[in-house]
Amino acid sequence: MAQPVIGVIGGSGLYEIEGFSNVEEIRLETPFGDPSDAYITGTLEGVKLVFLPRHGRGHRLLPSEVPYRANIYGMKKLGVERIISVSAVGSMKEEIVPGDIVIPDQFFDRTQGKRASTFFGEGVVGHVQFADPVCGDLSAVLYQAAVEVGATVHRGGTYICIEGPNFSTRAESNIFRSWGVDVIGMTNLPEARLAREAEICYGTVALATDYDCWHQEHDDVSVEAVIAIIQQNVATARNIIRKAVNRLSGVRGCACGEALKYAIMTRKDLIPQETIDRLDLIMGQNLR
Ligand SMILES: CSC[C@H]1O[C@H](OP(=O)(O)O)[C@H](O)[C@@H]1O
Ligand SMILES: Nc1ncnc2[nH]cnc12
Repeated sequence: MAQPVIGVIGGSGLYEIEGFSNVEEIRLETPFGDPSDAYITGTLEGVKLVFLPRHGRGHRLLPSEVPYRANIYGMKKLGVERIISVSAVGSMKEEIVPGDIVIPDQFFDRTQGKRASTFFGEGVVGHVQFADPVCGDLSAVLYQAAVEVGATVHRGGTYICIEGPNFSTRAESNIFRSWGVDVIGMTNLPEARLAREAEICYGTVALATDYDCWHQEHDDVSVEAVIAIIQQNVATARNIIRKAVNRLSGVRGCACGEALKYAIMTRKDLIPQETIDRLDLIMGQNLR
């Protein structure tokens, strides 16, 4: 059986992975447009890895402009079964200190509907389960890897995903806190949705960079502060990936690979051929 491939989507401050061997750059076209950048493939610790910088090299794409569908489609095309997202987030809780790592297990959607976040539509209706939006097995491995590299890491937590690109107002920040969320970011929710539809495991390594703008004893979030914390901690994120990949090379025992089994509602003979052709790679066997 072919060796499973691990995908890494690098967020703000993580535009490349070091220590890869057999490096290749692969530029893909997809039915959903061009991905954020070329995929970098290689091996790390003997495991096949595919890396993609979410905002493109040089950070050119807004959170709302990231071509999420193309990015996930490309990962699927390259054989990826598990995606590790690395992301900068604001902390919404006192005890999550900038520099800490959080492995979120829930998302809350505050985007404004500007992002294409499903592969369904155009003649095929499907509804995947999303009560647990990240892969529990993958997240457990990421948590353990973070512990082992000596990071201060929080297991579980709710990531509220805002549209951006502006950071939140103080009123928003305080209201989000009253809802009990743990961290705030602008990117992970569409990725998690699309990964589920593509039957790919998804887990996040969230690096807390700031206290957003709710904390009276800390400065309000700024890009300058976010970048400074990321630069201090990017090595930790890379070490977590290095530790985790070793344990992710086996066959999956989770249900992520069967997310579409009972998800599709549309009568098969009514699904347009064009739609089947576009989605063949993602869910072909579920459409015929
Ligand atoms: C540079 S601060 C705001 C920016 O950082 C996060 O991006 P990512 O999730 O790709 O690390 C956040 O979601 C915003 O896009
Ligand atoms: N405070 C914040 N709000 C949204 N996205 C972020 N990324 C890092 N810090 C953030």
